[in-house]
Amino acid sequence: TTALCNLDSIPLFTETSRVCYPPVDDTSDLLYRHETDNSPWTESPYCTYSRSSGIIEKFCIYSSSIFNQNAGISIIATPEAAASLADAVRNPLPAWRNEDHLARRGQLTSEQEANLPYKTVSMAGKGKGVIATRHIAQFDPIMVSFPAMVVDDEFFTREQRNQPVDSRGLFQRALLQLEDQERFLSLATTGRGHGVHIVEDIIRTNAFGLTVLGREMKGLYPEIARLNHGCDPNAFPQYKSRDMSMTAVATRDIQPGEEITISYLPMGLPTRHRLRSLENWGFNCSCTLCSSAPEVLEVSDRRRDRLAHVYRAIRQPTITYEDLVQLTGELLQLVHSERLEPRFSEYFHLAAGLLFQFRDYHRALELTELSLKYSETFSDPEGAFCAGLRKDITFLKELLRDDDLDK
Ligand SMILES: C[S@@+](CC[C@H](N)C(=O)[O-])C[C@H]1O[C@@H](n2cnc3c(N)ncnc32)[C@H](O)[C@@H]1O
Repeated sequence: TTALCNLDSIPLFTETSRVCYPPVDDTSDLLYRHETDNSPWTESPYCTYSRSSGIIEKFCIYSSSIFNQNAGISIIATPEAAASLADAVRNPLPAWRNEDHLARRGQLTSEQEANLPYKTVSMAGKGKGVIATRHIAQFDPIMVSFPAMVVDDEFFTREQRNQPVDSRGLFQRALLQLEDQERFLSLATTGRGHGVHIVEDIIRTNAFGLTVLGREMKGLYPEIARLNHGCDPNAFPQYKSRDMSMTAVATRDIQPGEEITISYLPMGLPTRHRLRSLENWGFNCSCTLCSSAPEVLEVSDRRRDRLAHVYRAIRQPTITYEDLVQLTGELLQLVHSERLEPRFSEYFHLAAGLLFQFRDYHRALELTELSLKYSETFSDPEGAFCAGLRKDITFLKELLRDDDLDK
């Protein structure tokens, strides 16, 4: 019994190799399960109910102790969301560079260890951090990490929650069911006061937001979590739904000894917004950009404000073709000067769609191809967005060919 795939991403050529799992919970009849055990979970799901916006929903803890070379994983999610992650839990792709936690356990040869392009070190005023040990080229993957925990946002402390669920109990159980607890517990905390469970503190300080079956979740990737924040970062985290991996990809060339950083905030915010948003992590921003000379900051802020303006302007329904071409050129330049391709390349596709409406298929194709280049490097290459871009490219190429034949 293979269930219909119910995944966020659109599997392309790889579709046939995917097995999809039906949702299981604490009451599932074994007969209806995919297999006669809880596979890929190594513990029986432990379930609870939560009332959110008047709807009562079931959430369970799903754990696999063998995931990621026995580092383990615990997931707190609805049975449907967990089922959509099950294939990734069963078959993570070869962790060709996921060697950091193995190094810590003495499972790497010294040659393998010497081959890592980075090392984790103590850094003044920042706790730990990661520095490059050799030259890393732009667009190269730096490190790959698999999650130790994935938790539905429903379980985090919120003000004004009428009926709090027993998040603490669930967090505790999720932790205890984790094979390598030290990998999790050694991470940075922010100390959020009484009542906040250590698991919640660690997740809030270190995790990434993920969307699984339309639900907002947090994914904790212990190796990537050692990367400190930079406002002009040299790396970007790329999530792949196929195996739930997070890869830090170099956004530019990185020199040996340079710290590897990612942005904790959406890239492209001007200084005033950055400083406010960073308060959540409880540190003063001392990154290269924030500590630049006022003139440098001003130029960067002006470009970022202008980028927001251009983005709004190209979406005005009354825009003329000439203005659209001019503003699209400016958009590309601004994104490039501020090195914001990882986040803003999807806007290239937006501009492409508008140019398409003016029947400028050549420019539309150019921009869609550019958008795909960056999206494949920095977002999920098997995700719905990249799949849509590829379809658009094929379509535009056919249109242009037909146009040529007509001439
Ligand atoms: C995801 S962790 C990064 C790794 C962390 N430094 C560690 O020792 O594990 C986030 C925490 O690191 C520290 N941090 C990250 N970026 C920083 C920065 N640019 N300056 C100072 N502290 C920073 C803050 O304490 C923050 O709460």
